[in-house]
Amino acid sequence: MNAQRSSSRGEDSTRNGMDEPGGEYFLRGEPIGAGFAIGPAFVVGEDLSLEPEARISHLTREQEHTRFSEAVERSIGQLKKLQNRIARLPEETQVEIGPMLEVYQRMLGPSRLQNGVVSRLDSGMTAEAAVHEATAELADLMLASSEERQLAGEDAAAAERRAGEFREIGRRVIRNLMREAFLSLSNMPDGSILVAHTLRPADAALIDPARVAAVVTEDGGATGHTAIMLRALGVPAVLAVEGVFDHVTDGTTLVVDGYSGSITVSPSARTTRQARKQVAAYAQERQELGRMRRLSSRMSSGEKITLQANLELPAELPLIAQSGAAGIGLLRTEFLFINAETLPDEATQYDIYAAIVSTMGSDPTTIRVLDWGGEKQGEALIRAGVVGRDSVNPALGVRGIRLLLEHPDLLETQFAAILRAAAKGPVRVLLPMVTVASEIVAAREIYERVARRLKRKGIETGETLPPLGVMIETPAAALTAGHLAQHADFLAIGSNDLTMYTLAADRASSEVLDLYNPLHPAVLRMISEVLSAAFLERCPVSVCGEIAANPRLTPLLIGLGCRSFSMSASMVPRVKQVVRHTDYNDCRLLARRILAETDAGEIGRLLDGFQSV
Ligand SMILES: C=C(OP(=O)(O)O)C(=O)O
Repeated sequence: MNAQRSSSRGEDSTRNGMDEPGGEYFLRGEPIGAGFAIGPAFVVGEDLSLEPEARISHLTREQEHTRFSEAVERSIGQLKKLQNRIARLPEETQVEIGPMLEVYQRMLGPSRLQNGVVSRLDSGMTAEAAVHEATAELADLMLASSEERQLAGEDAAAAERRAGEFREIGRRVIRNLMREAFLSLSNMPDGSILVAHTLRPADAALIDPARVAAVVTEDGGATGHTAIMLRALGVPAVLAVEGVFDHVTDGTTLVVDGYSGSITVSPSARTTRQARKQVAAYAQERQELGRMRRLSSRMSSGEKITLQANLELPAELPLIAQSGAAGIGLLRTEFLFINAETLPDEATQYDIYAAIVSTMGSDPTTIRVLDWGGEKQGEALIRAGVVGRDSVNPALGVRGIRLLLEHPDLLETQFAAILRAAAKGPVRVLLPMVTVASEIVAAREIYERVARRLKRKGIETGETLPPLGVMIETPAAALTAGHLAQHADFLAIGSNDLTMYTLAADRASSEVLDLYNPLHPAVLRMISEVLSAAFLERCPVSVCGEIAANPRLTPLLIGLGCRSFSMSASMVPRVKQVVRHTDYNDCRLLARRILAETDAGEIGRLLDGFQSV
């Protein structure tokens, strides 16, 4: 049923090389995590260089300004056309690509990018050079600030993506300035595998998945926008394939495995037969995912599982609405503070929360109050004197609820904004980094005081006080979850931090990446404790860390007692698919076996061996 395989780049020792004399040839690259395909290669030549030839313009400044404005207009027109095209594609594709196209259009409006270009044009530069420099500068800034803040994992990937967005929009405008055509696939035979040095996101968005069987590129990476687009389109792809042009010419038959990153060049008859079966399984899987949104998230044995979405940026909102998620299980409010010059006031926060809550309609929005500290750093709080610049060990210092209780004015402002937004629809409030019940008691006191104040002033809030819950993300909280549940209205397991604190392995450090493993028996026992304690206390509980988004772990978490998950919106259909094909008793048995294991490797093997019905 599930076409996904566990092998990934690096696990396979047969890197690019010949299998048997005269036989097929293997290449490897970065898999985008989806799809199988077989077909003839369609090789496109060298990528056009978009480096501007001239820096100093021989035109007047006004003429360069006009050229730039026209290129921007053309770019916006193209992006709008793409949006219309995408509106005809399956919903899960729109969900991935739509917000990205909106981001590009916003960048072309009044923005730092536009200011950067305009000031360069004023200094006498050509429009091409001005766009090239301004976008490169913003992309570099993005990466430098990610490095400076020592971002890792998803945060670093987000910074890289954002840098890629700047470069991509720059290339589009430059292409329009130079009047260079975008990649043309009009003479590509249906069912071919596109082999290119590079594929820009703009080109990727033009790919018709009904015609292009797969994509192989020499450049690129699995977290870039091109990869996101191809994944959303359901086009199997392997990127960053070294030496692809040494072995592949037009018409060479290729088997592309977008899960493992392997490419078989000139496959044998046996490999071809196997590949055809995998291609058929993948096509069936895609069809099912497309239908998922409208289907219920009930297990094959009848149990209802709640699947909600995490939200980090308001721009993701359309994605949530289209993913079939039953509300927002975790709204991280750090985005309001991270790049802000000053602390956001109540009105600013209210506007954003109210807009989100209204969009979610009758589905609940779970708003987590500011979880500052650890790897989440930024200038606004430093400038406001809330946090210092240096802390010896920030992950163990004054962060999360500790910081908010030290600065109750911050908490009061945020509570007031949230309570007012609760007039627009169902809301829940989450406290981060709780380790002792007294923190919940203190926060609740402030919460109720703010609610009373708003009421006294006749300010509209929800009819009832929204539930106040706590994140379970430290071993202290996990092991005393039953006690915390007596003070909280619900619990949310933050497995990202819980893994970090349980294993004493920084989630933001690549040096201890091997140790940071949520499948470590200690982490799983913590999670199991929390789920059991919540059950005994009849306290609602969900899992909202990254493990909730991993379909491989869904049966285990259900078996441990989890009935509510919150994850990146794009993963909701895939997790739902697993839920629908899984039997509750099988999950219980799996969880029991796994809890008896002491080795994370063996736990991984048990998960891989789990059979959906
Ligand atoms: C959801 C979590 O919180 P954060 O925002 O720190 O990832 C977690 O720790 O699992």
